[in-house]
Amino acid sequence: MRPMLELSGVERRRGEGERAFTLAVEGLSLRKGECLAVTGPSGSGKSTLLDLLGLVLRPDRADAFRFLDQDVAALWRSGGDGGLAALRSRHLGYVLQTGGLLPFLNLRENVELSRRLLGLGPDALTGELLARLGLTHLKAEKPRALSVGERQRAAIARAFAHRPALVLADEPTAALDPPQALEVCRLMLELAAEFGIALVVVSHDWELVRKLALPQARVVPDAGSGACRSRLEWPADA
Ligand SMILES: Nc1ncnc2c1ncn2[C@@H]1O[C@H](COP(=O)(O)OP(=O)(O)OP(=O)(O)O)[C@@H](O)[C@H]1O
Repeated sequence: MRPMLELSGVERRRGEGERAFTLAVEGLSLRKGECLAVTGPSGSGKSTLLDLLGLVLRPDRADAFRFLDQDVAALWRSGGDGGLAALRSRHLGYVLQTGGLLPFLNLRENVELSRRLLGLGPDALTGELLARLGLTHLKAEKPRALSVGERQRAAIARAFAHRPALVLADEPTAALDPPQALEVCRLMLELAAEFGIALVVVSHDWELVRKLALPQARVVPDAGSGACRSRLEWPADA
């Protein structure tokens, strides 16, 4: 099976002058339903990597960047933001650190939001996600009436509800205690496997990644270049 996401020779610089920072991704590929944890020290470039994968940050260089048979590098070069926006909204889902639910929508409306924005009709998956994530009894509640863990589970349901090809999760369990973090991550992995959705999870929490036995890549400062350049590394023991 051909990878649905494939990057090689991708670089992106952030900032100027002495503070300039560059992330280099020599190679990264993900197949349908595959999961990857990305770890690395603070400031090493993990969010920069997610922004590149989320098609919101234009690479400065990309020998190849393909997502779902679309040539993302060419779309960026041609300024084809329409194509990129369509890929983003239809085929990507996001789980943010703090849930990011809209306070004026109830939980079910929040979960259905991406589907509604895409003009997609109701899908039995919404109810199933709510049930699997233990949220059915809370579906009429506004986010302020939910615990942090419940909000985070709702954010996961929202990211999966429109059946994207790839979910990007940036420290999705940072606000949770360790047992909750483990449970929420396990649920996310189960859903990804069941629905064939690929998942990239950025986490500071090496212990969590180890417990979940997730394939792992690390963003590490490049030894030869001080702290101003990082690269994505594939540890042999991961
Ligand atoms: N918009 C920006 N403009 C300039 N420099 C930036 C910008 N965003 C990030 N950087 C710099 O890029 C580097 C990588 O930042 P990034 O946020 O990707 O790291 P991170 O690994 O996600 O960090 P953390 O774990 O602390 O969230 C840092 O040196 C940061 O200061």
